[in-house]
Amino acid sequence: MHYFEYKNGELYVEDISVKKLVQEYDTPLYIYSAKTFKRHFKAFDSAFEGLKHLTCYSVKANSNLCILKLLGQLGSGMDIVSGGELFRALKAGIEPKKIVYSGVGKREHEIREALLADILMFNVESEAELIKINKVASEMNKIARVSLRINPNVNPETHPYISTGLEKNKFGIPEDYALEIYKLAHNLSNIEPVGIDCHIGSQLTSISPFLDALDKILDLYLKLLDLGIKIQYLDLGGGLGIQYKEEAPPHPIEFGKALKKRLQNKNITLILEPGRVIAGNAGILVTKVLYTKKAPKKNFIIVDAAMNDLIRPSLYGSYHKIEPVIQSSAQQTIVADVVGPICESGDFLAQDRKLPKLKEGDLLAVFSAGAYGFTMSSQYNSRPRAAEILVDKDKIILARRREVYMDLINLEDNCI
Ligand SMILES: Cc1ncc(COP(=O)(O)O)c(C=O)c1O
Ligand SMILES: N[C@@H](CCCC[NH3+])C(=O)O
Repeated sequence: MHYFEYKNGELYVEDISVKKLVQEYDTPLYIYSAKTFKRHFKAFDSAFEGLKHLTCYSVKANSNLCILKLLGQLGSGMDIVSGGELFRALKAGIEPKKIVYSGVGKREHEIREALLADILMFNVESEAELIKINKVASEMNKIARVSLRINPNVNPETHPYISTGLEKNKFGIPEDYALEIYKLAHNLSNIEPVGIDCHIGSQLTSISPFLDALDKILDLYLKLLDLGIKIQYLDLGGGLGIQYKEEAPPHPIEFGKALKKRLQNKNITLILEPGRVIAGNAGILVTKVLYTKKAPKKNFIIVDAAMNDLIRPSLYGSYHKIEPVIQSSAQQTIVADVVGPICESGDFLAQDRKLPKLKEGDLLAVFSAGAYGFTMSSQYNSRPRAAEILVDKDKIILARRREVYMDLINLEDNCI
C-alpha cells in the first residue's frame, strides 16, 4: 500500500501533482512519500508488539537524511554497514544505543568511530574481525558489545546476487564454527558477546527460510546458555520482500506472528533490520521521454534516466512497473525497451514492455524505486545525480538538490 495515486488521470504523490514537481525540479527525479514511509514503518514495527524488539531500519536501502530523520522520529533504530552510514545516522539524531553495525569489511577507523559513538553492538562476520575489534576496543579502553553473524546455510530463494546466508556466500561465520568463536569472544578482554545475528538475503517472498534460520540460531542460543554465555539479543536481519510485479510476499503481521510463536517465552530482545519493505514502495523515479526509435528487431523509448540512476534492472534483471504520469485515453500501445542515454547495452529500465504509445516529452513513473534506487546511483558517463524530493501531504521538501556539473569535478581540484 502506498500513496502514489492517479486522480483524474494524473499521478499524484499524496496531495501533490507529479507533473508540477517535474515542472519545478526537472527529471530524472526521485520522489518519496512521507506518509508511505510512516505507514510501512508502523505496519512493520507493530507486527512485533508483545515481543521485546528493536526495529533497526537498514540505512543502505535509502539513506537520505530526511528519511533517516523521519524514521528516527518514529522510534526506529538503524542497521549500518559503514562509517559513512554511522555518520548519517548520527547526523539524523539516531540514538547510538539503537544502532547495530553489520558488514564483512569494517576498517579500523570505522570500528573506532562506532566505539566512540557507543553503538548498541557490532555484528561480527569473522574471527579476524573479532580480534581486530578487540584490539581497537582495548586501545580505547572500551568494551565492544558484539553479536556473531551466523551463516546458517539456508536458501532464501531469491536472486543469487542478494542471497547472503548460503555456505558459498562471503557473509557470516559458518554455523559449525560458531561455538568456537563464541568461546573466543567470551575470553577476549574487551569483547562482550551479547547477541546472535543472521541475515540470509533480500527480497524474500516466503517466511519459511527465516524460520529455518531462526531454528538454527535458537539451537545455538541454547548451547551458549549451557556454556554460561547469556545472549540478550537475537538479530534476524532484514530481507522481507515487496511486490514489484506479481510477487505475493507475506505481510509483516504474518511474519510477526510466526516469530512470536517461536520466541514467546524467551528472555531476549529481537532485532530486525528491514530496508526494502519500508522504503521500496515509498518512492518513484520520474523520467522524461527524449526520443522514440524503431530498430529492425525492437522499439526503443529513450528516456533521461539511466542505469546510473537506477541500476536494479541492469544488475539483477529486476522488474519495475512503469506507467505514464499522465494517463492517455488513446488505446494504441507498443512493446518497447525503455533505455537510458548511457553507453552500455545493459542500460535499460525495462525490456519488451507493453506501454501506451509515447512521444517526446512524456513523463514516465518508475515505481518501487524507494529502496536501492538513489543509494546505488552513480555519476557514470559524467551524469550529475538526480534530485530527491520528499512529499509530506501538501508539503514539498527538497531532500537532495540535483547535482550540477561542478559536483562532477569538485574533488579533482589538483587537475583543474
Ligand atoms: C546485514 C543486512 N541487514 C539488513 C539488510 C536489509 O535487507 P532488506 O532491504 O532486504 O530488508 C541487508 C541487505 O540485504 C543486510 O545486508
Ligand atoms: N541492492 C539489492 C539489495 C541488496 C541488499 C544488501 N544486502 C537490491 O537492489 O535489490
